[in-house]
Amino acid sequence: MAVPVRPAEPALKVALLGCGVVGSAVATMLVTNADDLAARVGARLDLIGIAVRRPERARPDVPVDPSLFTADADTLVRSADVVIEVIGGIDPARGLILTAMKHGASVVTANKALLGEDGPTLYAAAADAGVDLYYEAAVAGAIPIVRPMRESLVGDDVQRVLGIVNGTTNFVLDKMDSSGAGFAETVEQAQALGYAEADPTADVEGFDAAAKAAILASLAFHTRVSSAQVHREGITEVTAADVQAAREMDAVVKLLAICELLRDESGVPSGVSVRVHPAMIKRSHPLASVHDAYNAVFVEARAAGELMFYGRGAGGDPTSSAVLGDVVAVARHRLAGGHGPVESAYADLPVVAMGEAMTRYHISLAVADRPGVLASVASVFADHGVSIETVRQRVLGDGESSRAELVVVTHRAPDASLSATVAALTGLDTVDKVVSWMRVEGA
Ligand SMILES: NC(=O)C1=CN([C@@H]2O[C@H](COP(=O)(O)OP(=O)(O)OC[C@H]3O[C@@H](n4cnc5c(N)ncnc54)[C@H](O)[C@@H]3O)[C@@H](O)[C@H]2O)C=CC1
Ligand SMILES: N[C@@H](CC=O)C(=O)O
Ligand code: NA
Repeated sequence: MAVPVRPAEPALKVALLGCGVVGSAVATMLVTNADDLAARVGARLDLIGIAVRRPERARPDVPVDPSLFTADADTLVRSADVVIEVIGGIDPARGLILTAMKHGASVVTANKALLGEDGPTLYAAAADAGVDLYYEAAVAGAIPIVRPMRESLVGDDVQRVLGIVNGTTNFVLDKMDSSGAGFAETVEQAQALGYAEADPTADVEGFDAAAKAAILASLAFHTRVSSAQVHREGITEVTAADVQAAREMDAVVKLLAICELLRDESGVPSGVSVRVHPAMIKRSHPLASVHDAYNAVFVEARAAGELMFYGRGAGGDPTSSAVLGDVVAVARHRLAGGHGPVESAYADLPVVAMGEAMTRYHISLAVADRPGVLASVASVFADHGVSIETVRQRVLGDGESSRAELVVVTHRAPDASLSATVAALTGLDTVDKVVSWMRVEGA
């Protein structure tokens, strides 16, 4: 397709910070797609510099003039119209973004760790400077979810967001389910494929998903939620036995990010619950069919009903798609004047403790197989106000050993009651061991 070339058009100066997995894909798209981007923006996007740690290093895969590489990020951001931050981490990324905004640049970032920790500071700086802060790549990579939450759904009332928002952990859990692969080996594969964070602990311990959950909850409920306020459990404790237990329930184990609006008896919003943890989800649920490093986000809104967003949540090319979409958007605003949405935190709802979240548990117990055991176990649930949905008993061994496995799935109850139930079962005479417990999500 012939691209209309209009050499007399103005140009915008673009600075790129970082040239790793995402930065190198962004630089490549900026250069190889330059004419189309110019036509879409109405101005050329001139890449004026790429800040890296070692500018002298050869980068044959990045088709840019090597003289663009610089170690002086601070000077670079002062002369740009648009700054793309894909360094990651808190500092120096935060300082560079603030300097860029102070000098009049709009900022596009993929940095969920920084937004989750200190988003309000960045929003305030953008508002003070009258520039844009865009971050589509920060949640679920290529999937358009930040813009739908910030703009398309902003006239509706979001009730709940349920998502698989970390590609690395989905990749690992999916391989554990499909091929019984080991944990360490699959994490290494995810790193090699460019899905994992620089330190994969951020992925496997749920920090990355918690930052994304904080961003999603803030947008969904017009309330500031920081990563530190998100209840977080990673996947390092998920065992092959948990995966097998899920399989026996015709379910899979997924690391879920769950953001829920809580209401009082009159239906008035009273708080938000934001959490990240592994959960069993039935194979019939659409999230169960999210394989490999794919992500998916379910949004339940009052008027819209259920929406599902699905696609690639990690990797250089998919992430660069989201970054470039933001670059075009902020570049258009600069040409037309004005800017995109600012922070919306007017609802200012409290973030409730995990104990107040309504959850369901799958609990597997090793018990003695004799009269009265089931009654004693059931009484522990009753004492904690937890209602049982199903109980399954399997005699272990040849039936001579008098041992059995008891699998209990509960109805929803406050998470504090459920965790207290597990603790009480652990101390019960008739229970040899609480073999495993995991939350259950979805219908
Ligand atoms: N890799 C992925 O799939 C995705 C990554 N992201 C986010 O994108 C950002 C970048 O991620 P990756 O490209 O994967 O990381 P990376 O580790 O591959 O690249 C980071 C780059 O920044 C450079 N850098 C670090 N400190 C610097 C400094 N002080 N000055 C100049 N350059 C510096 C590093 O040398 C490296 O080239 C992070 O915020 C990450 O969370 C977001 C979505 C997906
Ligand atoms: N490490 C992240 C990358 C995208 O945010 C992931 O695995 O999803
Ligand atoms: Na996205």
